[in-house]
Amino acid sequence: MSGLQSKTIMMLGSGELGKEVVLEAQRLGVKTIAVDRYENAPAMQVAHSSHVINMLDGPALRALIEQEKPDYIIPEIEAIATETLIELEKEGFNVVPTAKATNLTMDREGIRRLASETLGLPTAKYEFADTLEELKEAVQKIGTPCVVKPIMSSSGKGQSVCRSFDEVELSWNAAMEGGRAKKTRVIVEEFIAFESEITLLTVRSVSGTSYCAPIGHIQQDGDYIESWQPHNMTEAHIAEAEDIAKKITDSLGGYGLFGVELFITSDGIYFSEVSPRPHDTGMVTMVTQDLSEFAIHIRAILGYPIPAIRLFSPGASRTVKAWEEHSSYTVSGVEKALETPDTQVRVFGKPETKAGRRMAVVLNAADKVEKARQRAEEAVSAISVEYN
Ligand SMILES: Nc1ncnc2c1ncn2[C@@H]1O[C@H](COP(=O)(O)OP(=O)(O)OP(=O)(O)O)[C@@H](O)[C@H]1O
Ligand SMILES: NCC(=O)N[C@@H]1O[C@H](COP(=O)([O-])[O-])[C@@H](O)[C@H]1O
Ligand SMILES: [Mg+2]
Repeated sequence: MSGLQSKTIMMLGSGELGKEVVLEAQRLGVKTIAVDRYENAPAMQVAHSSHVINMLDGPALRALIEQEKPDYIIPEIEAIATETLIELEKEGFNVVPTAKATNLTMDREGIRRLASETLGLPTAKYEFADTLEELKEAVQKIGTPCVVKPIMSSSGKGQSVCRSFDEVELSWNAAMEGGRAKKTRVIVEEFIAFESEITLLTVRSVSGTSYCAPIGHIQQDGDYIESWQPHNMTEAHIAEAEDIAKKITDSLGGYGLFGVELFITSDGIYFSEVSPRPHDTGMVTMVTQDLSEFAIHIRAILGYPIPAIRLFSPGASRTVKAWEEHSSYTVSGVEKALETPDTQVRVFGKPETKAGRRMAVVLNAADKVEKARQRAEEAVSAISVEYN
């Protein structure tokens, strides 16, 4: 392709986050290949080429990577045959940020044991269980309320709060139905009654480690519905958060942007989890920063300098979700939403709706976070998903 550099990236996962990574890569002249488990995924609609494969199928993943020989393999979701990525990295392929990072964060056990047992970071108490009987024992140990999650899932799928011993079976069933890969193992976590929760976007690049201003967010059923930046924090809490983020990202290694999820409580900051890739709550950076989290990720991966990250304006994001399963739908009300000043909308273009699936995001920038949150709420209320 003319005008392009010789570099090629392959996105493993092509959702809304990957779509923005692809666009940022193309701005720097990089050739892009989008891969996912279904056709017409958001990033496929903007990439130079695309493939549909089961990314949990190691041999299929290897065959595709050997065929395309990308310079950078960029996992965008967790559910990938990461053992195959480890082998491919040994053979000389570049996995972003590292194959180890994608392997450890693929299931909650790997990253939780690394954070708590190896690095000594503060986390909620936890246990693992493979059967309903084991789950009952684990809930006895942790106490209620507690949070039960499939070890492999994201965006809150299969997650539930178990409020009493009577609810253990309900939580088990929810985890079995919601897990992404066909594994039955679950994690049980002590319920942390946090004051607030944040994502600290942390960048490892040729320029060293740097941090974006903290992003506050609200989750419903384990999935984010609202985020804002900057989140109001004391200097001491920011230092504590950056210290945790430095330790976990140094341990995972490589170049790229990470989303470090932290709970802020009256007795300090707890590590929750980390995405070795852009974070959904970080979509707000598309209106708040000079470089969005997606632009930063690509720059870091390519080995380009990131001498500074500027927060241009406070801002907020609100998600638009579907509540029914349909193959034909429209996101309506965009025109009305844009009447709210300083609003932007991103419609992802997912080919089908599902209950709880995120279809679009509304962004607002304002001189104060509170105003941005209020205006994002006003704008998002104009938007709805309509089924045709
Ligand atoms: N131990 C806990 N105590 C209290 N709340 C929790 C706990 N674990 C998770 N949550 C709540 O559920 C949300 C989702 O949990 P978590 O981040 O572990 O799930 P996830 O499915 O990996 O989400 P994502 O992929 O969107 O980051 C958290 O952001 C938090 O609001
Ligand atoms: N919390 C992780 C996250 O937000 N990931 C984003 O959601 C997509 C999957 O969406 P889908 O389930 O609607 O296909 C992923 O591809 C990624 O962009
Ligand atoms: Mg999370």
